[in-house]
Amino acid sequence: MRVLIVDDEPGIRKTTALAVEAMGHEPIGVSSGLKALKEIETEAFDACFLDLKLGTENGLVVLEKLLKAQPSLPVVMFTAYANISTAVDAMRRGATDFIPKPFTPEQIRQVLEKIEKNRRLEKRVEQLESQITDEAPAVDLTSEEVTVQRTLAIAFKAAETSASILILGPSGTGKSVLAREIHRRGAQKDNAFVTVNCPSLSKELLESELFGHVKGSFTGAVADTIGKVAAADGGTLFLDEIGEMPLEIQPKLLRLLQEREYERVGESRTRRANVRVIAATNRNLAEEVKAGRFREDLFYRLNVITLTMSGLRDRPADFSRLATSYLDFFSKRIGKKLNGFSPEVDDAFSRYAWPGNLRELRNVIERAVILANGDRLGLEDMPEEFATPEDSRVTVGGRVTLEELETEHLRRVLGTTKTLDDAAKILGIDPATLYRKRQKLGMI
Ligand SMILES: Nc1ncnc2c1ncn2[C@@H]1O[C@H](COP(=O)(O)OP(=O)(O)OP(=O)(O)O)[C@@H](O)[C@H]1O
Repeated sequence: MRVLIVDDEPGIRKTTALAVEAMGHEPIGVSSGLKALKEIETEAFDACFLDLKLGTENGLVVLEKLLKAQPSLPVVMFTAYANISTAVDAMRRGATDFIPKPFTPEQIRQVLEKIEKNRRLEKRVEQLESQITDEAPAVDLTSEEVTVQRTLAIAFKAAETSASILILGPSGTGKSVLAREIHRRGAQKDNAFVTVNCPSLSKELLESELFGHVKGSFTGAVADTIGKVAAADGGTLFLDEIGEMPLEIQPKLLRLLQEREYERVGESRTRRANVRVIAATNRNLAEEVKAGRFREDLFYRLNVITLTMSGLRDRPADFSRLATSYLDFFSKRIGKKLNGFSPEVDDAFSRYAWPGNLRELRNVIERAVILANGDRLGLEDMPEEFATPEDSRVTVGGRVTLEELETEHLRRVLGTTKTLDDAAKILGIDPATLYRKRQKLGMI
């Protein structure tokens, strides 16, 4: 690591440089803030030791300038004992650590080791993140559908605030994807995004997963844990499937939202955390409230901004773009040259209900790309539910009821039009009638 040492006392520069060198790093010592800035402008450093009092210069001002030049630079402040409160102030302004003077080479070694360890972890996270982006299709947060456009616009606007957000919608419609994007666009984006999957744990374990516990508070609690609320402090806590959160835990979550306070399981000390909460569910929460399974006060607290994700069938105008983008992604990853879908697949896709929404579309296409032998995806590459035998198809003049015929016609028209308005025009009815028909025929 290249380590910058900024101190006006030659003795301190020398001892620090020796300790840095002994660890196999490269020290560069300078006596003033101005010289430090010159150095950093020419080449980046991996760590910096900076004296809080540099002759007439104020170390805090130098700190600010150094961090402006290289925001990721870990800066350790040297400080006299009497100046500890200023050192704390320095940490608030972005310093990584401080060492009180006089110090030993061992202290320099420990602090550098910590910085090195962090660097390794950051690199690893970067590496994993780039692997994840390589392995998942690109997230597409655009839409040709007015309803979806409206939802996304509200989501992006709300992202800039710290308001709680509730995301509703059927499974696989992209609620978690949207929650992550809201975090990414918010002021807390540099802090953690922490997911808690409410139904995956028992009541006791969920409480400890959220708020942490102290050793011995229940069987199996072998060590203290801080909990996900603390892990998300300053960032976003994403509560997936909140509709399944046990009633007993709900008041504790409400208190966290209202007072920002909570206690670890088995401890009476009150702790504070500042988290932005995004919750998602595929249940009808208002119904859950009516049924007494969800607290009304918590519902209203979470319900400040509600976003409803549309099912894939309600996004006919986006279907082809999404399908093609999945096809491109998986054919590249699997290494096959495939161009498009056969007309039979287009037809089967437009008739299918897609209960698993975007997740199902993605999985169906991934599987088909793996199985494909030809130069495009055919019905033979699709799961059974897409292979409708010829004679059971709903065709004009076939042995089908008027209702079946009407449903089929609506499906096909919706599958080939960009918006519901376009579909209504072709069908010769107004959009409200189209909506009611779809509802009556169980299409939404
Ligand atoms: N905007 C998008 N662009 C591309 N793919 C998407 C998008 N949204 C969702 N997907 C795909 O759908 C999958 C499911 O999304 P996600 O997990 O966010 O859905 P969900 O609504 O949270 O589901 P569940 O209710 O089952 O938890 C994702 O892994 C991704 O492959």
